[in-house]
Amino acid sequence: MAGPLTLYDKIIDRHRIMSLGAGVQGREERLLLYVDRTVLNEYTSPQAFSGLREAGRKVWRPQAALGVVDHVNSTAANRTDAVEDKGAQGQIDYFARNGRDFGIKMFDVLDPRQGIEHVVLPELGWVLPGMVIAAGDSHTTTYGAFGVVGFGIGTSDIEHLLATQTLPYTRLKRMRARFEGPLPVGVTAKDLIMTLIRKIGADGAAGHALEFAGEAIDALEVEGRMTICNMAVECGARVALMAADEKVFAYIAGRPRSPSGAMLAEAQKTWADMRTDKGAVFDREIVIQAAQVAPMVSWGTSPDQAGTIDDVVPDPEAVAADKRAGVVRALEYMDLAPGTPLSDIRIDRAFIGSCTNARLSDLRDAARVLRGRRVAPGVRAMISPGSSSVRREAEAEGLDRVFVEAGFEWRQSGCSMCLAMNDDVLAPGERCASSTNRNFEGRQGTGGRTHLMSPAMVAAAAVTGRLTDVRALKLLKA
Ligand SMILES: CC(C)[C@H](C(=O)O)[C@@H](O)C(=O)O
Ligand code: SF4
Repeated sequence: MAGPLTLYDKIIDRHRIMSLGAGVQGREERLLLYVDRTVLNEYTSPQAFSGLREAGRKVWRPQAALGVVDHVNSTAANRTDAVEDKGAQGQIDYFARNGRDFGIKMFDVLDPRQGIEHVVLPELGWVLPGMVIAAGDSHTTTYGAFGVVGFGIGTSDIEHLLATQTLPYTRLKRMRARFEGPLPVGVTAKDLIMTLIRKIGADGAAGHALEFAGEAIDALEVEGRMTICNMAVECGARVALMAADEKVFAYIAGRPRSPSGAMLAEAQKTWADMRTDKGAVFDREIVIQAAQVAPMVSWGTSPDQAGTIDDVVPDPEAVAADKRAGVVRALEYMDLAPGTPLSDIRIDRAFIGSCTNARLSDLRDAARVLRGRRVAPGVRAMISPGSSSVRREAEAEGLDRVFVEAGFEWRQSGCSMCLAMNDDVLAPGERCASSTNRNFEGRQGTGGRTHLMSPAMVAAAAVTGRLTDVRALKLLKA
């Protein structure tokens, strides 16, 4: 394609094998796409493998796939004693068998590299700028932080991908969100993305590849950028992207699976072009002033039903007519009265975990708030590091002691209470401050009530027993 290009189009063009149908402006809408890598989990891959077995097919490029157990496993503190329920054990066993039969490396729960797939891949150095990574999980968008087109696919597409290393693909529209100006003190990547989601709505980026840019994004470390790309799927984006810069190159260097030596130098030359050209045109642009972003919490059952911590629960009568019924229903489920200050909402549980916010920097943020404090009476707090390696690194710097002394349960790694698919669940009616990305009805357990926020905000809520502005704890610089 001629003329200035968006990062998205550059990557898609480089992975285009052939057209599957012409579209507008000389661009094909449908094409056959080469996929560089995939990650498999025990929950969404079984039918794909069964399909391959039935058709007598092999995996075309087994070395381009990695598998990791994350969704259904227990996070019991002592891993070797963990007893999985029968269903979960069956999924874990079938997963291991598929790895053996099809020649794909799978990390089981006892593997030191185990963790949530979207935490594990980057820390292995397996996510490299300019790649296309498709996988059976919607939060595959996380890899956008590396200048990677990452997207979630369904079971039949996983099967197609494993058999051919390609996917039939529909080119997306392009959207850019710019966060202008520096990030205010006490505001995190989670607050930036929650602000955008509230502004454009849970389907605001539907059909688009969403690129993030601006001073506040450039200033973030790679882990914070992953938080944003991870959660971009909650405003409907199919792909999230950021330019690959020096921070990304430094993050990748020296990791177990990343290129090194001359190969790394050669790769970096290509990676330097993994950014949108000046003058490239987006179908839609949104600008947010970072100075106006404050710590966010969700009050409803959709990620866009959220406000800043100094807001109040909205009055359904005061919201747009097309949103009213949704707000009424959400407030009923969440058992919240209009006009209640969000900072008056009391919690029963606090959870730090998930592929959104359980990396080392997230744990450090939370520990900074918890150091020398105790979880409020009546609150049960737990933390599940994003990967076994994050858990070890945190232990090496004594963060586990900070959490345990504050009254948190220090769990093993997995999706844990991000979704109710293992033994970490809310009881009906329990209210949880959570560092996760989804607050749908029943997401953390039937009848459970989720309030999304950053890990530091979860820590603040845990010690006061109610949703709390972390900036008021005056501990941010400690
Ligand atoms: C289980 C899986 C299909 C799902 C996803 O695709 O995102 C899960 O990881 C989630 O976060 O809801
Ligand atoms: S941690 Fe949560 S969001 Fe991430 S893959 Fe697991 S269930 Fe999905």
